[in-house]
Amino acid sequence: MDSWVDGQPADALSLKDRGLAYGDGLFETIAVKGGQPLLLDRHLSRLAEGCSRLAIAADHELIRAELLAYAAALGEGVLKLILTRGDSLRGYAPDPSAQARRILQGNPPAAYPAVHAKQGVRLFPCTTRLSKQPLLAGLKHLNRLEQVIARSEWQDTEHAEGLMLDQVGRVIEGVFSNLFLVRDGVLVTADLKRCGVAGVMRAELLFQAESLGIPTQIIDITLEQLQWADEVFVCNSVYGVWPVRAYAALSWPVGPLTRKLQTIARALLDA
Ligand SMILES: C=C(O[C@@H]1C=C(C(=O)O)C=C[C@H]1N)C(=O)O
Ligand SMILES: Cc1ncc(COP(=O)(O)O)c(C=O)c1O
Repeated sequence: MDSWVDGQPADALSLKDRGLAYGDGLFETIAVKGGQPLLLDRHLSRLAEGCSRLAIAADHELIRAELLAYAAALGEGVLKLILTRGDSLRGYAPDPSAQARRILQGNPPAAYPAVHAKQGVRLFPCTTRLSKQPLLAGLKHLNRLEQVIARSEWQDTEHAEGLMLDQVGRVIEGVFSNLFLVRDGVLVTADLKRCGVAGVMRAELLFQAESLGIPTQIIDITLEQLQWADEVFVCNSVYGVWPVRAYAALSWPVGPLTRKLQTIARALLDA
């Protein structure tokens, strides 16, 4: 399906675009089923927070309308919305009056082996560390070189995802996923106040767990806490939930809470 730029079919982009020049923008990767973008409100909420924190001017109702129209035309697959601060004037100085440029791309459904969800995955022990930047923490901004470098650390098919730590060795998230562990019935995920992407599926699973009366914690996670976890899984808004079976010399069974939340995620993504 053709890409759209500012609501019109296009196959070219301004060479002055700040997203290209400086990564000055945000993006959302949204599953589409039956012509409907899934978990749309959570995606748009994260995008709006990013625009607010980066002071990018955008018409959010227009973005919603264009997203719905594009998803209806795409029907099935993965929709990517890239929002940039438009053209650059000169250097880094942003133009506070510039209206965001909207780029919509349609991709086929992500073709992940079914075995990842069924049997679980091994995480590659990435040596690339996430840097501390509270001003950007949580946002799905366009500066993804840390993930690009981390993903280049492995080429084998044995590892479906990687695990990224921060500069002091805290467990943060996957390369394209968030991470949860379960210990004594408590669902735990990393505090992302310093780095990491606050995933839409992460937010939804925390909400669903709390709705089920399952205690949750958002805390700093050490490798020792990961080691002694009863269950570990990773998640994102495209594949849902993958149980984690191994990371370096550590290993875990697929646990009951992982399966419960995986079923919930699958239902949300099979809408
Ligand atoms: C990197 C992108 O998006 C991330 C990757 C996935 C995926 O590969 O399943 C899904 C959502 C995002 N975490 C992208 O290029 O869209
Ligand atoms: C670095 C990173 N962390 C986490 C996630 C999971 O985010 P979401 O659940 O919104 O797909 C993604 C996917 O966009 C990501 O790229």
